[in-house]
Amino acid sequence: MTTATAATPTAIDVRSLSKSFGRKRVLEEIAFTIAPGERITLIGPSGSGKSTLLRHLVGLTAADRVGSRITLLERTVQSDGRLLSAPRRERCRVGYIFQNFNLVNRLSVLQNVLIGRLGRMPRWRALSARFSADEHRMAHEALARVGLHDLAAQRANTLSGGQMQRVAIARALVQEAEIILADEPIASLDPKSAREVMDILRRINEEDGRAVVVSLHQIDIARQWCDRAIALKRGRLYYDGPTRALTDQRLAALYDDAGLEELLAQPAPAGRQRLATAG
Ligand SMILES: Nc1ncnc2c1ncn2[C@@H]1O[C@H](COP(=O)(O)OP(=O)(O)OP(=O)(O)O)[C@@H](O)[C@H]1O
Repeated sequence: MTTATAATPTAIDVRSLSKSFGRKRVLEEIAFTIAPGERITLIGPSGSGKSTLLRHLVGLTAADRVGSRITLLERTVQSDGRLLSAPRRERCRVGYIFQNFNLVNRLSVLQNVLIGRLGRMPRWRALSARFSADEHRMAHEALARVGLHDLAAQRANTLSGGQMQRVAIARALVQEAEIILADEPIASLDPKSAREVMDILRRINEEDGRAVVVSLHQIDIARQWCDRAIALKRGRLYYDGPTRALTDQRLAALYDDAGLEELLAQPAPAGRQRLATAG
C-alpha cells in the first residue's frame, strides 16, 4: 500500500474562515496550518464549531464570501465561499471518518472496505464495482491492520460500533488518504473500543506519516493522544499549541459552563491518572 508523502510542505492551510448560518455566526476568522504527518486533536465545547470546521475542510460546507481560503495538500478546496471541484483521484487524498461510521449495512466488511477504492478506479470500472485481485489484497491488508481480518465476510450491520469504526478506517486506508479527518470517531463507543480506535489512528499516523485530525470530547484522551491541540470556543480559535500546555485552568476557561467536570469524569484509559478538576 502506498504511504503518504512527506514532500508536501503543508497538509492543511486554513485562512480567514468565517461561517454564518442565517444570522448566526458559527466560525469567526479561523486560521491555522497543519504539516504533513501531524496528529492533531480538535477540541471545544458542544456547538463551538468543530464539525462545521471539518466539513469545510472536505468541501461539504462553503464558507462565507469574505476572503476565506482552504488549501489541502496544495489544492485549494474553497476560496471566498466557492467550492472548487477536483478530479476524484485528487479528492481521495483526504479521508473522512464519521461518528456514525457511514457503512453500507447490507454489504460485507470486505465490500465496505473496497468502496474506498471506487474514487481511484476508472469510472467505467467503478460503475460495475469490479475490483481487481490487487484491490482485494489491499482491502485484506487494511483489515489486518485494523485487526478485523477474520471478519471480512461478515455483514457490516452485525458488527459492534468499535468494529464498524475500524472498518471505516480500513476504507480510508485503501482509499490511500494522505489526510484523515475524523469527526468524533469515538463518541458512541465504550472506553475499550474507543481506545482501540484511537490507537489505530495513532499507528496510521506514526507508521504511514498520514496527517490525522480528530475532534474529541474526551479531554484525557486528547491530551495523551497527540502533541498539538486546536481548540474552538464559540466559533473562534481559542487555542492552538501543545497539548501539554493545556492546563486545567485553560481547559476550565475553554469549557467554562459547558460541563468540563463531566468531561473529566469520563473513564480514564487504563494506566492513566484521571485529571484533577480544573480550579
Ligand atoms: N446546517 C446548519 N444550519 C444551521 N446551524 C448549524 C448547521 N450546522 C451547524 N449549525 C450550528 O453551528 C454551531 C456549531 O455546530 P457544530 O456541530 O459545528 O459544533 P460542534 O463543536 O461540532 O458540536 P458537538 O461537539 O456538539 O458536535 C451550532 O450552534 C449548530 O447548531
